[in-house]
Formats: sequence, structure tokens, C-alpha cells
Amino acid sequence: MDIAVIGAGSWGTTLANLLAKKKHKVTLWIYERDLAARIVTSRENDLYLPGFPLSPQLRFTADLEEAVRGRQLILLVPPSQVMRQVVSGISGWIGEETLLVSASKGIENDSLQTMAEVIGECLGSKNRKRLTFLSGPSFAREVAAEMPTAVVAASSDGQAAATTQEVFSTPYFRVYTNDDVMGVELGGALKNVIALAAGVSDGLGFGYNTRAALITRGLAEMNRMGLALGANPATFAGLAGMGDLVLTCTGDLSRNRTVGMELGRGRTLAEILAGMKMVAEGVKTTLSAYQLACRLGVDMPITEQMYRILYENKDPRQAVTDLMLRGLKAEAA
Ligand SMILES: NC(=O)C1=CN([C@@H]2O[C@H](COP(=O)(O)OP(=O)(O)OC[C@H]3O[C@@H](n4cnc5c(N)ncnc54)[C@H](O)[C@@H]3O)[C@@H](O)[C@H]2O)C=CC1
Ligand SMILES: O=C(CO)COP(=O)(O)O
Repeated sequence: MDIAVIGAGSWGTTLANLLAKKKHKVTLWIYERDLAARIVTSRENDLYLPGFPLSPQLRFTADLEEAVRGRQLILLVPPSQVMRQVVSGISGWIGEETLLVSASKGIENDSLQTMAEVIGECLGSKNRKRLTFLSGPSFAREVAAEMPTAVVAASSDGQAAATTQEVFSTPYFRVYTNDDVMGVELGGALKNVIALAAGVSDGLGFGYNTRAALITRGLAEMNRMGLALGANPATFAGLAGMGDLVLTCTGDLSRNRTVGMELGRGRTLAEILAGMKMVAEGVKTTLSAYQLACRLGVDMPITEQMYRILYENKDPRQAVTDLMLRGLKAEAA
């Protein structure tokens, strides 16, 4: 297949390389022109995926039109807050039959829209049915190292999901189909908020009990948001829900959990972000998720405390105390 990958961060580069190794014809669009110039000769993404030689099949460009025009499949992997800008920029060059796959995880600020809603709005009626969302527990560096990984491809169109499954599956990357786009997207976006909280807990020096409580009660509030937005509760028990939540709340490779740990150790958000070139999607998604929960009247206490730590400079220790001292209730309530 003739494929464009939009976004050469760690995930875009990893997926582009996976597809190229499968002998697809892949063009990777790179936002940073200096990185684009280096990668052509070094064949390594020294900024976002150092240490992994890239397939000789992989082609690179810093020109968006060159990247997307005439492609059969376009994989979108920018940070979610720039998805609108990216898709608006390319929509005129996308063919009627082109399959679009998004692998970004987040909820847009201000509009409070999921990536499906943002991309759908940018495309109008065009390609709407041919949209798939790839999500699940998948640290880029582990996929790049060909460690066995399982993810889901979600689409309201069964054929689009099946084609995506076929295109991306390898012996080390197993793709399941799913028809619950809202559930899969919410799982991928909201787990980052809970991962920040799990990091805060670790940074404060709390242990496995606290982490297990955050994961389990975090899943409960993700489920409540899902119910309010029409997601299938079963999705939250799957790879894009529980699977990614456990990975991100426990894995040392998680950027979101790392940001949380630093907050728990007493550093400010501004200091932490100033030292990071990669994106920790949970920071901005916390704001969107908190506002969405308020708008929909969904009880999301961990998300709320994470919002207060990030956006109101609340002391993390006080946030934990406030979570623990809320009114006592039944587990299923
Ligand atoms: N890294 C991972 O293990 C995984 C990441 N994801 C998701 O993939 C998406 C992309 O994340 P990563 O590849 O990790 O990124 P990254 O954190 O490795 O790199 C940042 C990316 O943002 C791009 N960027 C920055 N400003 C931009 C702009 N104004 N316009 C266009 N691009 C811009 C950079 O070029 C770079 O590609 C995120 O939504 C993330 O949650 C999903 C699964 C795994
Ligand atoms: O989404 C991910 C793994 O599935 C990556 O998580 P982080 O963005 O926290 O590194």
C-alpha cells in the first residue's frame, strides 16, 4: 500500500518503520525541518526515537502536500492539540478513497472534542466512513524493538477497521478490530490523566496500594464518562481501556507518569515541561476532561484533583487527602 505517516514523533516514526518493514511504500512527514535534513542521511530519528535504525524502504519529507497527495492510506500521529491544524491543512489533498487512521490520544482543548470529532469536522462529508482509530497499550520503543504488543483498530465502518488490521498487523504487533470509536478514543485519552495521578502518587512516595486504587477507581471514572458519551462499557475492560491504563500507570517509559512523578516530588509543571521535548498528552487532556465532566455532570474525582494540581497549583499531598476524605460511598455508585 502507498502510505503517508503524518508526524515523526516516537510513535509516528515507530509505526512508519513497522509499515516500511512490511514492504509498504511509506513516506514519513517530519515537522522539524532540521530533523528532516538529518534523518535522510543518518536514517535515525535522533530526536524522538534514538537508537533504532530506520528501514531503507522508508522515505522522508518536510512537505505536507508531497507527503499526502495520491496516498491510499494516511496515518495521522501528531499531538492531539495540533490535529485540527494538520488535518485542515491537508484535507484538500486527500483522495475520496483514502483510508485515514489516527493514532493520537487526546481531547482537544476549548472544543472538548475527541480526535474523531475534530477530524470529522475538518473533513466535512469526505472520507468520514473511512476513518479508523488505533489505540491500546503500546510504548513506541517496545514496538520499535519488536516486542509482542496488542492494540485495537476502531471504526464505525467494519471494512475500514478490517483493512487497518490487515495493513498494520505483524508477528509482533497484533491488531484487533473494534466498532466502538468513542470508547477506544476515550480510553486512550483519559488513561493519560490517571497516569499523571499514578505518577504523582509514586513521586509522593506512596506504594502499590495507592497505585492499584488509582488504576481501579480511575477506570471507574473513565467508564462513567464513557457511559455519558455513549461508549460501550466493555471497551474499558479491553486493550484501549484497562490495557493502556495499566501500562501507562505502571510503566517507566510513560511520559505522563513521569510528569506526575516530578510533580509529586515538588517540581512545578512549567519546570517539568521546559525540560521535555516529547508530548505528555495528559496535561492538556486533563483540562478538557475536567471541563467535559463538569459540562456533562459526570463525577470524576481523580481527574478533578489532577486538574487542580496542574491548573490551580494545588499541593499534591492535599489533593490526595481530599480524595481520601470525600463522602464514603458504595463501590458501584
Ligand atoms: N510515544 C508513544 O509510545 C505513543 C504515543 N501515542 C500518541 O501519539 C501521538 C504523538 O505522540 P509521539 O509520537 O509520542 O510524539 P513525541 O512526543 O515523540 O514527539 C512530538 C511530536 O509532535 C510534533 N509536533 C510538535 N509541534 C507540532 C506542530 N505544531 N505541528 C505538527 N507536529 C508537531 C513533533 O514533530 C513530534 O512529531 C500522541 O497523541 C501520543 O499520545 C500513542 C501511542 C504510543
Ligand atoms: O500511550 C502510550 C502507550 O500506550 C504512551 O504513553 P505516554 O504518552 O505516557 O508515554
